[in-house]
Amino acid sequence: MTLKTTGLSLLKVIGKVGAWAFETDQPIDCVAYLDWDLGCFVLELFIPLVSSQVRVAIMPSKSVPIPDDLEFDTNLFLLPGCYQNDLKSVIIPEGFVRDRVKQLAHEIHEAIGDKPLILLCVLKGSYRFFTTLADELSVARHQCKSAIKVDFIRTKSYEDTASSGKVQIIGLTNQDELKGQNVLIVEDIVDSGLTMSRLVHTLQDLGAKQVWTSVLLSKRITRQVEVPEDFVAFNIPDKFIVGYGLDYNQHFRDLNHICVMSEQGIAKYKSS
Ligand SMILES: O=P(O)(O)OC[C@H]1O[C@H](OP(=O)(O)OP(=O)(O)O)[C@H](O)[C@@H]1O
Ligand code: HPA
Repeated sequence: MTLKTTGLSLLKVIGKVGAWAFETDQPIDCVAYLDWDLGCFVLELFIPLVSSQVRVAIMPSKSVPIPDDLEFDTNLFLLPGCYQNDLKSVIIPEGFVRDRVKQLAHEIHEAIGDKPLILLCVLKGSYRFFTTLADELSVARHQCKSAIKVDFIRTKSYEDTASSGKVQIIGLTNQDELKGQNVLIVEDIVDSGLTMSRLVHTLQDLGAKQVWTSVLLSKRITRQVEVPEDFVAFNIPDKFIVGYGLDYNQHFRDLNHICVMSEQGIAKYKSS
């Protein structure tokens, strides 16, 4: 179990459940309880000086770790001819992704339950993760009385392999539809954390009732900004990866497996 912040980033979680702790330079009062709706323990912290409330939900974190040195030879896979020599290795084969996303859908359903839910797809990178997760979640929720709804938002911040540091929100289909709703953000990757942070704050500003985050890939690096990662499929090494929707300058999204590029691929598609 790990501690996750689900509220404002006014505190820094530095420990794990069993020996957990948190840091703040403010005097605080706190209360802990079991939230049956959320399906987890919640720690509420009251910070009088800034008159804010921070909620820390203790969620089961079952993400699958991909070891630093796990790389499969590309010759073991059927890869599109157009990418020949542009890829160095496969780090997560498509079958493994699908299997894990199926499990993740059950983990989400166990935690969130039957309540009305909007799945928010973060385009473009999440389009494949989103369709797989939405399908699996519909199966997991087959006895629910409330149907899943879907919505879409587009963000952009990367050129080549680096974030510009400025997250543009390019499109949100219907802002009013999210007001007062339970929203599950469906994001392909958390790297610096800047995009997820912008999304969570945008949804809070739009008046969403409850916001959870589901993430296909959580990169093992120090975040530029701490973000809630409630449901994570894989925890991956610090490598720039492509495939299963993820791109390098708009290339490789159609690749089925999650891969690392070769030097040739990086040079070939580098922005001028
Ligand atoms: O944690 P961060 O460092 O912010 O990185 C994560 C974001 O970067 C990518 O988006 P990108 O801006 O490349 O747009 P895309 O989804 O269209 O590929 C990815 O799809 C995430 O949304
Ligand atoms: O490793 C990555 N690959 C593709 N897109 C990304 N956006 C953030 N990190 C990555």
